Amino acid sequence: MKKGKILIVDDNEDILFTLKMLLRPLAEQVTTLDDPREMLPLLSRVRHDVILLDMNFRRDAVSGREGFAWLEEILKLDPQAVVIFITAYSDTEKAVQAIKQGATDFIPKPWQNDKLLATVSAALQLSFSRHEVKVLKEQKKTLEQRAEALATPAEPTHIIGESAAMQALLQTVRKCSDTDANLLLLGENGTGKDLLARYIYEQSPRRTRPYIDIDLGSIPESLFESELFGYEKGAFTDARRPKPGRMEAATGGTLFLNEIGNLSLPMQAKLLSVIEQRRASRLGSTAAYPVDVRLICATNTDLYTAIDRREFRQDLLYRINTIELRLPPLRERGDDLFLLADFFVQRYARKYHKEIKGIGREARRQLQQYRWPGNVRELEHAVERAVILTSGPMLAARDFHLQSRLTHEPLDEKERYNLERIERESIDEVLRLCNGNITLAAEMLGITRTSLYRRIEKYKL
Ligand SMILES: Nc1ncnc2c1ncn2[C@@H]1O[C@H](COP(=O)(O)OP(=O)(O)OP(=O)(O)O)[C@@H](O)[C@H]1O
Repeated sequence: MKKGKILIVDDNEDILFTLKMLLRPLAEQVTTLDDPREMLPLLSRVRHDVILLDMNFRRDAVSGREGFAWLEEILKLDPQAVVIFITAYSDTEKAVQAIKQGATDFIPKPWQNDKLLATVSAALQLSFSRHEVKVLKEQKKTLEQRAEALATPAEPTHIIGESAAMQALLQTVRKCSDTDANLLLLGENGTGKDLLARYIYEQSPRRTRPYIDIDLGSIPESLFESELFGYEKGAFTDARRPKPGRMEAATGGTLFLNEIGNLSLPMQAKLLSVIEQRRASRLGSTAAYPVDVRLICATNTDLYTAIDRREFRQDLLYRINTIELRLPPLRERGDDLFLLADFFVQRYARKYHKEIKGIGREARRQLQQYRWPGNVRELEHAVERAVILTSGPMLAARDFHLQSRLTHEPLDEKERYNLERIERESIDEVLRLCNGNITLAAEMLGITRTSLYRRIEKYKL
């Protein structure tokens, strides 16, 4: 049976000692206090599953008033608290009043051991299920927030990729789609690791359970632990209320840890032990919750080099990389570049209410020439910008502003001194500087407007 944390508050040391011994079999931890004033500071730091509270503290006090006042304070702190009253002056009236005020049960002194154990055991069960409901509610809230953040009802993830490299990758994905194997996605920035993780989740048997992601590259290292594992109230100064971590929120589902290479060594050790023991605990709590998640991790760093440099644990790598999937950079995907570009043109033409037929020939040539260090994300942004800037039905080369980026790339000798290239780039640059004003541009280039028009036509600018 699951054990819990029990707190006993009574001014009689003998009672504290006897109860502590008696309740040991039910408890993960029994704490005793003979002064009720110490109770609230303790409870605000550590959650207890059941609190046994004396009703009268001052000698000869029989009204129970003190006990009721403390009960009120406890419930103010945690409305879900499970409190059992202990009193030597048992009478039905007080029992009823105590329950009405929010106590869970009532133990008369002297007690019968078996009855006391049964009462505390039932109280523990109640506490566990209240806590579980609370966690589920928080989990639901996290999921609702995610759904809201996504704004539109989630459409199935679509991965564009007809190239041999992408088809090989998707074939491996299909092979492991029925499994729970931990996956490691490798690839440069913007190659679609995030998208692939979601796609794999949608194909997996866990698709009806939560999908929770966490980008370890965008949250400060000091917050990793609390984000991942959650915390109890009072675990640190700002922890005013308990919060489940993403690991807990992902129970039964899939957890996507992006930029796993950013995890500090102490956090790597913690993650490793959670994966091995399949249990985790919130900060400020010793109670562990079971971990049932499918892990998908991603990184754009070379973890093997990080292992050599002792920056990444090899044992953790072997736990997370049951299957490694490598996303090829965009420059190795051949004509996928155009499939993706056309897809983004449609998406952004719709978004910005523009009638755009497609991408012009020279623009296509430049898109193909460029190396796309930022991969699909860079292409998407370039297309979005072009859709916004263009004034015609076809996206032209100058709408993409690729010339200046292309010139920053090393060119071979032949290309570097090619007059046509230099002319095309100069015209493109000047047109941009003059915001497309032909008269001004012609003046700057030292040619007539007619010659400029001819060259614009020639270079499909
Ligand atoms: N094959 C693809 N088909 C359609 N869209 C794609 C594809 N690959 C990437 N994208 C789009 O490109 C953008 C960048 O992809 P994503 O965020 O998944 O890359 P990433 O590898 O996770 O990047 P980072 O390394 O920066 O985390 C997203 O908008 C994504 O939808």
